[in-house]
Amino acid sequence: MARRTFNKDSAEPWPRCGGANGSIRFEPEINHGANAGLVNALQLLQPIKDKHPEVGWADLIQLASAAAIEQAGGPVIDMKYGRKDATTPQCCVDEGSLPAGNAPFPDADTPQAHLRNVFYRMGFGDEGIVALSGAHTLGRAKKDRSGEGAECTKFTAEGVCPRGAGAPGCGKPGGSAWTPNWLKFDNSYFATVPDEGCDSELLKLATDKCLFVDEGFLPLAQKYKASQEAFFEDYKKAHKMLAELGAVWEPEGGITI
Ligand code: HEM
Repeated sequence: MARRTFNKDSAEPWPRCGGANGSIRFEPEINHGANAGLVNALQLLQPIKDKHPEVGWADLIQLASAAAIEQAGGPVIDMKYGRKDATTPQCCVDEGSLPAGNAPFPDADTPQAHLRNVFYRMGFGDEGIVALSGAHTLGRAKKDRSGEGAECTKFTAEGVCPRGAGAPGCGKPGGSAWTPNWLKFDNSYFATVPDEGCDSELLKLATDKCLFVDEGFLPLAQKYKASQEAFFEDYKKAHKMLAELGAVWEPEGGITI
């Protein structure tokens, strides 16, 4: 039977249940299409892991995610640590249960049905789906990874988008961003996605656009567009939940720092 990412209704024991167990560091999972480019993130984390071998991979990956959001001006997420690490490639899930951004979707005719299939399975509702989608306020899509977007845009050219704390440059240039200021975590994604007049070099996947079409998603997307505070509140909850799916804690209950 195929091993899928976390399923709230599955009785599979850890680590077969999937979730935040660090198995992404192993092949074949790191080479899955939906993980294209994430090897670069692992390479950035490796020296930290080498320096602090007592910190597990699952914790380190989740810590990096929450720290990056905070550094980029986003909310402080109520994290806890002590996740047990998957230890072998046999713990990897099979390819195919992460979301696709554009048709054809493997399991549905519409992007909204696809999003619900993927995220309801993990235990999220519409609120979690729309809030988590807002993470696309950060970052870019790259042609050589997902195949989405353009080689380079005016927002992602060399030196255009300043890093946090005023440091110059955008790291490696290229790709298409969802928002003009794509190193800042704010609610601008919810303004650009529904704006038909926004710059044509900004990216909108079918799964982004459907948030402003589907009648269950629309009120939430409008709420987050109107209030960054409301977005941050719901984002914090959804991110924490995503970061803890399937985790086994050592010590039991985890460690708060
Ligand atoms: C809702 C379903 C989702 C779809 C269809 C989706 C799709 C994508 C795609 C196609 C890319 C471009 C990857 C590349 O070319 O490098 C991407 C990037 C990204 N995604 Fe998602 N994603 C989804 C959910 C999420 C969630 C839940 C988060 C975090 C909470 C997230 C955070 C990001 C970030 C930060 C990037 C930028 C990566 C970079 O700059 O290298 N996405 N996503």
